[in-house]
Amino acid sequence: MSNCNSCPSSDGCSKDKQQCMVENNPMNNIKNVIGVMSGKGGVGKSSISVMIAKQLRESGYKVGILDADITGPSVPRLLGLKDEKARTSENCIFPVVTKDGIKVMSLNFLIKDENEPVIWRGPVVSGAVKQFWTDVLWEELDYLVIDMPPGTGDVALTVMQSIPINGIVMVSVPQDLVSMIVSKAINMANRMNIKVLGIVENMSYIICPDCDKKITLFNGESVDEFLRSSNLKLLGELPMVSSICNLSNNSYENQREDLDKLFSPIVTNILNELGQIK
Ligand SMILES: Nc1ncnc2c1ncn2[C@@H]1O[C@H](COP(=O)(O)OP(=O)(O)OP(=O)(O)O)[C@@H](O)[C@H]1O
Repeated sequence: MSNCNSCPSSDGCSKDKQQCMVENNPMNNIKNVIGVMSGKGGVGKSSISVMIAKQLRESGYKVGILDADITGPSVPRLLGLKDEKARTSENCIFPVVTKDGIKVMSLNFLIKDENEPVIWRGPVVSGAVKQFWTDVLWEELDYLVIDMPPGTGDVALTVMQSIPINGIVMVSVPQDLVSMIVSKAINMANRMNIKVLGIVENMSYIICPDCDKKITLFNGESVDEFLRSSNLKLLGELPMVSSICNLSNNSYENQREDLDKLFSPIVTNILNELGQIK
């Protein structure tokens, strides 16, 4: 159970030691945990988790991705690992490693057929997420990126209670920013004493292929107002583009330059908010 010495959030943590439900694995040394969360599904959380991990890896960090979206895991496909299986031993589960050295754990690596639905009740799903933290041999990582389940349900709560997250990146589409969907997720993180590093506004605009004009589809004023009133930073805005849409077709290498341009400022902002760029 809780061991402050090996907890990446121990610096500045205000949790009561006795009530802290974080479990740690002494075999792992994970320095920073970044949760990627959204108020609802389908807004680009997994794509953005994968791109944050890729950018961090390109900067030379040791990186892992924990796919906590147990019932709808899309990380393996996005990383071109859909046919991979994880090895296990008596004491631990070995993550699958990408060609560029990112350690990945997803339920799809442990089931026979990725097309079979995971028909599990909440506590079993939550148990699987906890195991991905305690039983997977991550060893030493600078950053573990967690692709959280969408919304504010049972499993999101388990992730927040049992994994020492340093900060959360909130992903949203512009319309949701002015509804209560994102506020609910932000309030949940606040109640759990986890810092929201900021918001990535995905599918924020499109670029005209003829004149390169940026076309926003949603009235931006209300988004600005939301950010002001919730005192949150905009980590970046992402357009609706084919380079992100085609990530799962193994097209990362061909579109690397475009993707780097979009995601590198976002990752710099995340590191800034984590206090890791002075
Ligand atoms: N900026 C973008 N431009 C174009 N397509 C995008 C963009 N962001 C995400 N998509 C596409 O939208 C779909 C949903 O993205 P993704 O799986 O990353 O979302 P998610 O929030 O993780 O969904 P879920 O909650 O179902 O896991 C995918 O087909 C993805 O390729």
